[in-house]
Amino acid sequence: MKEIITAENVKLSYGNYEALHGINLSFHEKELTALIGPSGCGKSTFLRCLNRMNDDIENIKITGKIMFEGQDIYSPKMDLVSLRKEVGMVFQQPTPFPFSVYNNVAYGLRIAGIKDKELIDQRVEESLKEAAIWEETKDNLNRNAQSFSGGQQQRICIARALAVRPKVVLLDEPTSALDPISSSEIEETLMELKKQFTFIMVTHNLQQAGRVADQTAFLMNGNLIEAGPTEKMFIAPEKQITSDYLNGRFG
Ligand SMILES: Nc1ncnc2c1ncn2[C@@H]1O[C@H](COP(=O)(O)OP(=O)(O)OP(=O)(O)O)[C@@H](O)[C@H]1O
Repeated sequence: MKEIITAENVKLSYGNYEALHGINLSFHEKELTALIGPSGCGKSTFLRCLNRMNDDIENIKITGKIMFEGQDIYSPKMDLVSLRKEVGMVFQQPTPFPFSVYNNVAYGLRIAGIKDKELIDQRVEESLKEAAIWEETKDNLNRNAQSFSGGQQQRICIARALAVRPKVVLLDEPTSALDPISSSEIEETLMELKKQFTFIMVTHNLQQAGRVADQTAFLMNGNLIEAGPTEKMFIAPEKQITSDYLNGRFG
């Protein structure tokens, strides 16, 4: 399986506090990787390094290398707009903009300079279909996206992320604010979408990681403890501490 993103010895400090102590981890194309671990272990910090979402935080220091398709994303030559087009992101709280469903999904396309109305129409429809929210929105494309239910809003956000045809989508606990039915709908959608896109997802929900992730990476106290095929890790983890975490011996 081809590696699409590789992190090499990634360390990150917030001021004097080192939150990541040297992470080495690769992500494979068209797989879903789950990042798991106790609260505060650095999952979101690490996820946000992968498309430089941490850049604007004051007093942050990042060392090591993150290669995306062979390019060092922290190189001064890297164009952030194009990086974030290729490596998109969906957050924990559904965050549609306060305008119509159509304009939400078209947003990134317009930023990318696409003006062709027909192409935008087509991409909006395709993306809403891929995110399994077309049926519920097709007659309401002008309705304010924020007036939909939480689960629907999250799927609109997924459609918005997919519209620019990213290669990788980062998901930061995308279902933790949703009810169980909406969560399982999003899981099903991700299972379908990973045939086309690469996903990296932070989740607190170990069952969810077990259901949807091809690869799972377990972090603790800013270190990567182990990573590998999900099934193997859940059945026969290499380290005792991973087994203790997966068995709920600590949280
Ligand atoms: N902007 C920030 N400034 C200073 N410290 C931060 C900042 N963001 C996170 N941290 C600290 O870095 C560590 C890792 O936080 P992070 O949010 O990455 O963990 P996490 O594993 O995603 O946690 P959770 O599962 O609770 O969301 C924590 O100790 C946190 O307090």
